Amino acid sequence: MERIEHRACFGGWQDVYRHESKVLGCAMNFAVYLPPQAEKERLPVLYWLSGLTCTEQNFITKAGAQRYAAEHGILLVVPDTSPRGDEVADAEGYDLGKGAGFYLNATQEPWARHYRMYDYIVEELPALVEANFPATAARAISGHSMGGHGALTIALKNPGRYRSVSAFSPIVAPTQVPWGEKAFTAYLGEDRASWKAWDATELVKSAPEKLPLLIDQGEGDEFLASQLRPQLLQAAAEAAGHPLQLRLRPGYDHSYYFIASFIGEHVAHHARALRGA
Ligand SMILES: N[C@@H](CCC(=O)N[C@@H](CSC=O)C(=O)NCC(=O)O)C(=O)O
Repeated sequence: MERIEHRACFGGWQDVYRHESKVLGCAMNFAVYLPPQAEKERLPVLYWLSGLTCTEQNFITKAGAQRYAAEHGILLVVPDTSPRGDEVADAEGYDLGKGAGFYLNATQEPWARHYRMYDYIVEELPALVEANFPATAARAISGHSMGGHGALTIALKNPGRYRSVSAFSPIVAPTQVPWGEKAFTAYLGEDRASWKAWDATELVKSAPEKLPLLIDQGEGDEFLASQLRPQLLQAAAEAAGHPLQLRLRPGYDHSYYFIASFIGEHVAHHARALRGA
């Protein structure tokens, strides 16, 4: 593992590392924010999953989350959104291939070898973080859009592994919207039954742990009606008795201006679960 960026930020350090991922079979970047408290103690970790077209850079340069992580004493870990490199399969368009890993394990060619972002986020990255940084095993997870889908599905599929979960503008029902249908057809194949294991609206129907879901959604979001449709998850959660707080925010769009406006509330939400503070 090699540190490739190191910047002072709110009394701590915003770093970026590069490592060889065994799971993904390629070199990957990930960002770590170390708040000032990390000099003296091990801290809980909030994992952030970004959306389509993003790398580890979007969140750390646009969301302004470091200020709140420093306030609450939480590490931020921000992976890239897909495997990378010349050996890795790609496709035309921003919504499939590199930058669009969808946080699942692909079963179809030419994707299956490298597109294993689920195993990377759930197993390999936390093991690396907890072995090499002042991190405890107390974990929370959040994300935006495709990354919101990732955060919700990963938390729902792994009872006991995360203390809290939240999302901004998530794709809540990828099996029912164009972004998800395109990606799942490519990565998982034509059998729609196999898609359900990667869909939050399906998973919430039988989730063994009722971890509360916190979602912020802008009402001015250009993808709201076509790709996001949070009411599908809301209806399924209500039917299943699964706690969900869906906060509709008038005027906000799909951008990082929206995330920056409310990330402080999400970090505080996770801090309460992680630190009781
Ligand atoms: N029209 C855009 C579409 C890509 C886009 O909006 N990406 C979002 C996430 S969308 C769902 O996962 C994003 O976070 N972009 C990066 C940013 O810094 O805003 C395009 O063609 O790029």
